[in-house]
Amino acid sequence: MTTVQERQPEQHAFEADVSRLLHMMVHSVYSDKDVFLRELISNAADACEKLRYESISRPQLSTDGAQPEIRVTLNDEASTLVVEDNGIGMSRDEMIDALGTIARSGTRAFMERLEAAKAGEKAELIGQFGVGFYSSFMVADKVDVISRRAGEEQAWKWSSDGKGSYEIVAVDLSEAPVTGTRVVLHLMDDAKKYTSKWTVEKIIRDQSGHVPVPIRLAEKEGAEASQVTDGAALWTKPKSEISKQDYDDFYRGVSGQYDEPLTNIHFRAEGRHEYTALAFIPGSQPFDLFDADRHGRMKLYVKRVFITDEAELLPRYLRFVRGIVDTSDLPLNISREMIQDSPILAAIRKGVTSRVLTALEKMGEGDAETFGKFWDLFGAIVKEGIYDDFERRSQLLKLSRFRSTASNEATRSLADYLRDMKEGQSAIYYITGLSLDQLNASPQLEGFRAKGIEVLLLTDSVDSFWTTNARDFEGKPFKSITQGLSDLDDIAGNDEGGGDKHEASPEVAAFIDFARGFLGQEVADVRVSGRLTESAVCLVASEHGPDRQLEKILQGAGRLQTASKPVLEVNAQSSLVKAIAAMKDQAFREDAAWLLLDEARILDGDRPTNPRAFAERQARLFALAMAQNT
Ligand SMILES: Nc1ncnc2c1ncn2[C@@H]1O[C@H](COP(=O)(O)OP(=O)(O)OP(=O)(O)O)[C@@H](O)[C@H]1O
Repeated sequence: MTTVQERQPEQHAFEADVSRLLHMMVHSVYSDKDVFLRELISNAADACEKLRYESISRPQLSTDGAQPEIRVTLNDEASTLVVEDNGIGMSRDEMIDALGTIARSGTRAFMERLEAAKAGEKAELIGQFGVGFYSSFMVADKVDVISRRAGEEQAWKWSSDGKGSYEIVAVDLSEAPVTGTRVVLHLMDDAKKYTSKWTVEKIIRDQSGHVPVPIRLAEKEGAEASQVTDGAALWTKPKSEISKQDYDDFYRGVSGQYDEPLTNIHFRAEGRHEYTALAFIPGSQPFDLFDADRHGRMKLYVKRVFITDEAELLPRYLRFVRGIVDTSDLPLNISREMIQDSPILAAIRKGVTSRVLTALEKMGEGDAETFGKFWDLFGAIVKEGIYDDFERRSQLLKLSRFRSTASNEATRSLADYLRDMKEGQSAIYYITGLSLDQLNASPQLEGFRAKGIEVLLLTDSVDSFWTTNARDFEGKPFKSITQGLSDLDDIAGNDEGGGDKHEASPEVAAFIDFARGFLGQEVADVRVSGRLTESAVCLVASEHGPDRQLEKILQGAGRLQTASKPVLEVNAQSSLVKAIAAMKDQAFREDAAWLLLDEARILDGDRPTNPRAFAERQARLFALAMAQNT
């Protein structure tokens, strides 16, 4: 029973982010406002599935055993549209939590993108990703949510005009659903079309046709509701009876993303374990894809009852895959804790992972264009698996595509690379860095370019990691071209020129010894380079030191205090180096050696460690040059 006091409406302000989101939505010129309905229906269906799950352990929650149902009721006169479900419902606190804050992990990232987007792009973003319950305010100037949480003796009403605050008040049980939630939209004048049965029925069929709870529609209050969709689980139907449109619609419903999936993987496993999986590779990146704590989103069903979307049915590096697994091998009352340790689920995980990877492999072989799109969207995530998943490492390497000196697009597979290796070449060469432009300008590439030896250009942060533990591919080791000695001389390349290219003249050798003598604080060694053809100098990591790019990433993340010293390599054939080596003046030679080191740092994307000293040395050399010219 409610007391008089509880019947006093309480005012609450929306969390600042909600106000921002609402403001952006109401003011965006988004023409396709129909999306609000799919969001409300999706919430209603989730609520029904939650009740179905909770009542397995607490049967008393399911009042009179009513079948889950979503009912949409129109009212032309009152200009309202009502979406009602008999699902789990919300308590007062749950309402405050769910309808006053932003709970969805991707929404913040989404908002940032939305704020940065131009007007036209905004509309597209909203259409693609949906913005949940708050999208109601695109069509309604007032929204009431009346809800009774299953098992509770009190019902609550939440109301808002979407302008900064909302109100909560206790209501009589007679005014609320028996259990579940009724969302009443008071439609704006220009949204009256959502009271037309024909319009709303079409939107439901188009957008929510595969929601796993039946949807009924009543033309007006009190009128008999007719069934629009039957809530049958698409995945239980034979593949031959499912059209691409059905699959795409189902994907949209299950994922809450509104792009077109690149492909689906639908199969039934029989034998030791019985389950059906229907998985989709999305056609766009979810906003929180790179969030450290983003989990997989595959939904686990047991005998068509939704159990959880936190069962981690796929490894982390496939966390972009959306869909469901439905099994009859687990008990319905499996607790979420038991799910973690279930050997049956471990077997299912393995099975689904294999099928997804095999489907991707087939796509890579048979449909290069779609695979290219896939790789651009999710390649950086898949490569996390090369580092994490020892068992499937070679399979993942085979799947991977790379940019390289042979192609500016990410189209080269390692098989392509091996096929085009030069005679005498025994390693797969790569270089890691921040951008293609930076890598393409790397002096370390020069010798490889001159010989026509392909080098993989790796620009994702994850590349610096997997290359540390994936030793080889089909017996050929991975080798960084910025580490250790160059073995270019052993490889037959396109330029079969002079053999003594890496021999230093006595003067140059003496200059290198001189530089080594006082650059020792900064570098591990100064030596003749086997990899430069044009630039005078470059930096490389020592043979057993960590990769330089990895070091930079770890330092940037505060996980490494001291960096190891690099090796300064000098191009003994460079005319600049020869000229410097010929100079006798000690002060000049010293300045020149320091400047060469700083130049190598700059070419590597770094800064001189002492910019002031750098500027002074440069000024001295300029002065010298000018004095000689006057
Ligand atoms: N009909 C409903 N019954 C019960 N709870 C609901 C209902 N509608 C909304 N909620 C609650 O409000 C929350 C916010 O809903 P919203 O649509 O904004 O995001 P979401 O549903 O959590 O996200 P997503 O759309 O990605 O699943 C839901 O998570 C749920 O807890």
